[in-house]
Amino acid sequence: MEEKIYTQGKVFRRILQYAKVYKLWIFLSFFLSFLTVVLSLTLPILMGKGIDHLPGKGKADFSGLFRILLIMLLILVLTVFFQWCMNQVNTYLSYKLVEDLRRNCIHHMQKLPIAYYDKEKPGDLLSRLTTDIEQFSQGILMGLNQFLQAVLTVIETAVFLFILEWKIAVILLLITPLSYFIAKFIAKRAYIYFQRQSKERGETSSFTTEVVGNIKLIQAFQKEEDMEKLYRENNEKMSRSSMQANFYSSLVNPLTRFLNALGYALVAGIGGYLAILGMLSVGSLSSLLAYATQYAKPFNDITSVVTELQNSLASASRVFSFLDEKPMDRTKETQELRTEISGKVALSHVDFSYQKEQKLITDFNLEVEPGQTIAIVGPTGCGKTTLINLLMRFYPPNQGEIYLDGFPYEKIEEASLRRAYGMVLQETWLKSDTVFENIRYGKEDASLEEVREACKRAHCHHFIMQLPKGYDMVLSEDGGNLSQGQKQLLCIARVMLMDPAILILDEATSSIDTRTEQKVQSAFQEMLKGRTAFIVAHRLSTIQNADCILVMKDGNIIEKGSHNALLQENGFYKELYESQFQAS
Ligand SMILES: Nc1ncnc2c1ncn2[C@@H]1O[C@H](COP(=O)(O)OP(=O)(O)OP(=O)(O)O)[C@@H](O)[C@H]1O
Repeated sequence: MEEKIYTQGKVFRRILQYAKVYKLWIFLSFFLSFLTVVLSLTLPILMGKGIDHLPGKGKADFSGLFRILLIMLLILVLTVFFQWCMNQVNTYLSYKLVEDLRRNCIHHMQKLPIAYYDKEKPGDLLSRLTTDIEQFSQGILMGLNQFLQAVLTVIETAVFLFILEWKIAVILLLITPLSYFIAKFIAKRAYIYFQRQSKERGETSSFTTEVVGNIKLIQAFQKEEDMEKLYRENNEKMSRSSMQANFYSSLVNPLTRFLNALGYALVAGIGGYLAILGMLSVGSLSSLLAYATQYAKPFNDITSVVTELQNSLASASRVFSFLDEKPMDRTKETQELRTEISGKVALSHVDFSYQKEQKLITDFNLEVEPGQTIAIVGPTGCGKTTLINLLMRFYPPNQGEIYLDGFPYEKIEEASLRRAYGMVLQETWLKSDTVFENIRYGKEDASLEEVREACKRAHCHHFIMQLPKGYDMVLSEDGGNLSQGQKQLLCIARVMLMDPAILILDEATSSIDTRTEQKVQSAFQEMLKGRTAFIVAHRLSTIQNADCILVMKDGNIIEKGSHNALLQENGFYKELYESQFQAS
């Protein structure tokens, strides 16, 4: 995917947009943070006052000192309590923000055209939707818990310092811009590397997903070493970016620490000199020194969380880049198909290609009457699956129109359209759930009885009953614990239960043994009655009863008619048929 590059400012503004709905919670977080800081900042003043109650031997005012200690204890307890409340609020806020972001991502996934997934690497997408969002979540929590409090501490300490001794406050404040500019300069550089690191993490994840998915292929072709070498290269690239990012960001902390130590030394030197001159009490000097530490500490905190924050902004930028992918155009007004669908399908002057420069289907015309069985045959790569993709509206045609019961596809609500079709493909779709739930995927309110009935008609009831938990057996992802033939039978049962107006069968019976195939074929014949069906088949023996056979070549229909009529035509179909006949 073309990675959009966002600046930190832009990412931050996007996060604020998400946060808008939680205004009250943010205000509460600010308020609690403010309160915690103010309370903890009164402690140095009280400490100074306490010291001034002990001016020298025999002059101590113990009752005054005790009162101050009690107040300090109370303030300490309150500070801890408010801090706990603030942490709770911040955790809630960060969870809510991430929850919203995840929901938006999943929703957006459904709106993207299938063409987007053709060019996108699944592992990279996975990394955006899991690791990047997680990284973002950690950043938000740190930002609210530490960053915000650190900034408020700096501001409030500066105010307290001014009230206490403005001349010293000015000295300390003069150092602040220096710390700020150094941190900003370095952070900007580090952000570029953090972005690179997130991108490379996505690539590594994508590579890992591919390896896991193709482990048998890798072993069969003894590509283990090549794969490990590639993985090492990917990994090294990612480590390099991480190290570069951390090299820059880790410079910030020592530099600001140095500047803050300088500030502290100046306050101690000048404050000590003023105390010797009698212009400052010892208590005030100790308060000032405590504030100088207090003032410097948040800078160290800020710079140590900056790494995490930048990493989090870089991750958020990848998530936003995904969310900015253009969704399918759904602005056209569509309507639900309320009446029963008869199954009349027509394609009129349809042009389609996956890539602009590579023409595939051109000026395709077809009219299918309700209940007709249309077989689609042709050499590999001629566009049979593409035609099915167009019928299912997985891709919109570049030109021309497809009609269902006389309504142009563009005007039909997507869910209505998809409900009209039932598909059984060579590639089976099963989710990690029970057999029962997998079968009633297309009809969620179906009872166990209905499911069993469909399975009996699809000839899979018998083998399901032999599974360890029967209909309650949980399938692993994509039915990994079943044979290919069994998986296909389950998919057939699912479509039988759904009872759609139009069937799409793509090499549906290719992985089933001959005996089962005969049974399934008869069940299909039963199901085909009164239903429109498109059958993509390589074995011409299975489609001889079709009402019409479309012979495709290079994206076009070159011959069309019944099996006998096509044989008589003596054309490409006959050639195909004879070559298969001879081969068998
Ligand atoms: N998602 C895609 N992106 C780009 N090109 C594609 C895509 N899917 C298929 N193609 C190309 O479109 C052409 C038609 O492919 P299609 O899958 O429709 O052929 P087919 O007739 O179903 O082949 P087979 O019998 O081998 O399944 C092929 O040249 C293929 O490379």
